[in-house]
Amino acid sequence: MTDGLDVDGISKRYGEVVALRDMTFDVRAGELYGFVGSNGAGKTTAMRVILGVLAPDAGEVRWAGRPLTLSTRRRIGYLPEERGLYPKMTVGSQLTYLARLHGMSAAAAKASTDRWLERLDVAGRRDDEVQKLSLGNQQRVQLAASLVHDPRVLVLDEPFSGLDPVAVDVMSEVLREKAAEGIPVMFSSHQLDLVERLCDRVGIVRGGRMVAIEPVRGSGQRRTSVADLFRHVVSTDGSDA
Ligand SMILES: Nc1ncnc2c1ncn2[C@@H]1O[C@H](COP(=O)(O)OP(=O)(O)OP(=O)(O)O)[C@@H](O)[C@H]1O
Repeated sequence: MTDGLDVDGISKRYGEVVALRDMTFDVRAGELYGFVGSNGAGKTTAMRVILGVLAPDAGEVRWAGRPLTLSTRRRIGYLPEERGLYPKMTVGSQLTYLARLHGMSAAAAKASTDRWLERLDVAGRRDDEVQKLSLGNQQRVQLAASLVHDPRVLVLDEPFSGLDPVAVDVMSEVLREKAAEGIPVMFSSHQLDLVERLCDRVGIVRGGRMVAIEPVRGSGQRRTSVADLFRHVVSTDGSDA
């Protein structure tokens, strides 16, 4: 059993740059949430705050109603924008290592590594150094790395970038399955057609603020596409442009 993620009034500055301004949204248990916005809108900063790799100047992130701690943060599966794999480590040992780091037993880490390598169709590269893989296959391994420890929350920064169409389909299926397990799943993307197809709700970020939160699929409440909504929201004049 798992629960939702609450991002409550987070603000963050980098010196003079205000990256997040009182941003509030929630990702419900079992929900697929699209996190979209122009370049520099604040998406990566918000995801880093959720992960705890950046401390907010104000605000709080809660999971299942409680502030995140070091130990609950280990339950998050995070795909960082800067893709943090060790280039000289082999694919298999890297994933097993990461799973162990998140508290899995040796046997469970090995089994989970096998499962995700198969699922993401990179099992044949298990004994290769990560740096020898194509960028798209490195991305598949990076996705496996965010999933290998059986996370209860998924926070993925542009998980679809660099994937070929087959990998996009596999990844879409994996995210749907994870949401169906009751996990809150949020991902950023500039591919609005994918957000439209996959997500239950979309949050649009502009100038560090959450400026629109709308249902996407099957709600019967929206007549406009995510792309039209995005264009409308980002082109609307605001004091923080
Ligand atoms: N380490 C940093 N030092 C200073 N400013 C930063 C730093 N990281 C981000 N910023 C600034 O904070 C703002 C938000 O950046 P962020 O990377 O969160 O945006 P984003 O929505 O993820 O963009 P993109 O879609 O291009 O990945 C931008 O103005 C950016 O220049």
